[in-house]
Amino acid sequence: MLVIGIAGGTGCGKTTVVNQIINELPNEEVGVISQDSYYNDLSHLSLEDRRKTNFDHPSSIDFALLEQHLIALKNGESIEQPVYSFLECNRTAKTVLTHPTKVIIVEGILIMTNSAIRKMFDIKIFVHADTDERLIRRLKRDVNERGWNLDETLEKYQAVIKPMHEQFIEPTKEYADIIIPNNKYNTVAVEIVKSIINEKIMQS
Ligand SMILES: Nc1ncnc2c1ncn2[C@@H]1O[C@H](COP(=O)(O)OP(=O)(O)O)[C@@H](O)[C@H]1O
Ligand SMILES: Nc1ccn([C@@H]2O[C@H](COP(=O)(O)O)[C@@H](O)[C@H]2O)c(=O)n1
Repeated sequence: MLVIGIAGGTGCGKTTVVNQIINELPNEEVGVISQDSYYNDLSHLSLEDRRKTNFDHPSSIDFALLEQHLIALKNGESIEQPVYSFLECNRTAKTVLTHPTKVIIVEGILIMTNSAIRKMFDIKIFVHADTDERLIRRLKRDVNERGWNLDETLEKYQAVIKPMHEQFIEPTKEYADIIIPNNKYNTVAVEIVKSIINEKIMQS
């Protein structure tokens, strides 16, 4: 199994890059694991308190469960991947049965901050977009899709997202084997990653 980690700051385009990579590849050969699925279970908190959580700090992630699931997949076992709700700021009661595939892509802002998880990646990719570009994308998404208003998003950006990015996420760029510039759609980089994956699929 080839395990590819894709990190990068919020709004840099990780999900978009993953979708471009897996588009046209056979479903049964490539699986995707999102870090979002592994936010800690916060069922013991009210929605109001959950919305105050720092979701950009490594301690917000259940890395133990993510590691356990990646080990299981590598051992050829299926896993029940939790399903996250951004509106509820919590895991839902649902899970998605995820089968082992020849290639697994793990994506998320914090996935390279954890050394045990990092070691499981055969290829580490960091998607880069400039800070202003990411902020614009993030504002649009939080307001249109994730239940935050403009002021809340801007306050959160200054108080939490930006400092956490500088302290924890940007430094993980140094672990990357490949850095994808993504201020503009980068079809060349996507094609390169696709060809690496195709080679792996053909080999095994
Ligand atoms: N290269 C790009 N140019 C313009 N917009 C982009 C680009 N990549 C992604 N986007 C848009 O930016 C937003 C955030 O992208 P997404 O892939 O969800 O980022 P991430 O998963 O890193 O948070 C989405 O609305 C997406 O369509
Ligand atoms: N309930 C939540 C949980 C996380 N976030 C934000 O998501 C960002 C990471 O996801 P990307 O798709 O942007 O990589 C992270 O910056 C968290 O602040 C949230 O808004 N609500």
